[in-house]
Amino acid sequence: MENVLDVQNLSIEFPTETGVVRAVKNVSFQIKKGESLGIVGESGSGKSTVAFGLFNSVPDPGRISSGSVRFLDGRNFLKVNTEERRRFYWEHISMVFQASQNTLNPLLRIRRQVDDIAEAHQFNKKKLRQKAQSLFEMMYLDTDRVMNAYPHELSGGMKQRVSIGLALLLDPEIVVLDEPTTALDVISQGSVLKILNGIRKELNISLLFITHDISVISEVVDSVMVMYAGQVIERGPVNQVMSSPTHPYTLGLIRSIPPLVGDVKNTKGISGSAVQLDLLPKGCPFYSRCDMRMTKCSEIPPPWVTLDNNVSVACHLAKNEGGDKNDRTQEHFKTI
Ligand SMILES: Nc1ncnc2c1ncn2[C@@H]1O[C@H](COP(=O)(O)OP(=O)(O)OP(=O)(O)O)[C@@H](O)[C@H]1O
Repeated sequence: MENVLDVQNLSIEFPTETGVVRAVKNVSFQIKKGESLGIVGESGSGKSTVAFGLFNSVPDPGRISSGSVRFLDGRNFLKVNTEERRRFYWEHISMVFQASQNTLNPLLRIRRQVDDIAEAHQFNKKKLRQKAQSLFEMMYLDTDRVMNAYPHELSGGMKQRVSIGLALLLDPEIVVLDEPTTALDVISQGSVLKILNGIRKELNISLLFITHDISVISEVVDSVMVMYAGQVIERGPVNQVMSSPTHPYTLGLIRSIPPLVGDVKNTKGISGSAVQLDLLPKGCPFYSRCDMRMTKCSEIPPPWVTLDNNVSVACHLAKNEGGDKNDRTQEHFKTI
């Protein structure tokens, strides 16, 4: 199956007063038609910066220092001109933001916002309104009410569903969702996840789902990429990564999921806080917080190792794995 998106060695940096911060380092991934990939990591791990990189819209003073972002036709999106990029956006790739409800224009009824998209991309307004209505129906929205509403007349969950509907309006091959459920209550979160699964099946669309919350990821993605300090440290099929994480950081993220019942003391978390990007050790970026670290981890960058279960991991421990680590994960799962 062909790749809808092919990102190679994407690196993004921010010049600061104290030096250059490398927020994203050599990130590569591919997404196939209908496939859904998750990017997970703590705040500051570089997830949103990757998303900005895909759109070649890294906020100032950031810059893409290397890499390529290719879509279906093989063109490097980082090299196309602004007009081409504007057209590409919505028609081939679109984005839903964490607080995308706030990206709706507060002064315009939803139907006018649909018309604006039609106008900007030279689509037939009537047809696009009909399309919006059918998408809003898929989102379990009262379409007449929503089309005639101003954003402030809708709840946060409804606005998020409208934003997802708008992102799908021009049939893009891929939708990037940056923390699409983070600002929502648990019920709305659940319904957005259910909707995302529905549209994946019905529209066979590819999704890139970015979140800090590893507990929601398995519901929507086929495979997952774990980021720490701007680097990918583990990737693989989501079920494998969730049931037997190999990198101690991934294990820590999973063990941070609070239990549904029982004592929250079972939630172990990860010690320390996200590392300063300009103070990374020569070796593994997670060295200072890792409770399984070895001497060589601070000095030697861990090699990528691909395991039997199709998981790849950048960790010196990957060769030394045994039952012990996985047993501890299973133990944690029994408590949540
Ligand atoms: N405008 C900026 N100036 C300097 N550094 C920046 C800027 N924006 C981002 N960074 C750096 O990039 C790193 C990654 O930020 P990014 O927002 O991509 O992380 P994230 O994983 O998406 O976190 P969050 O979920 O909190 O947005 C930050 O830790 C910071 O060091």
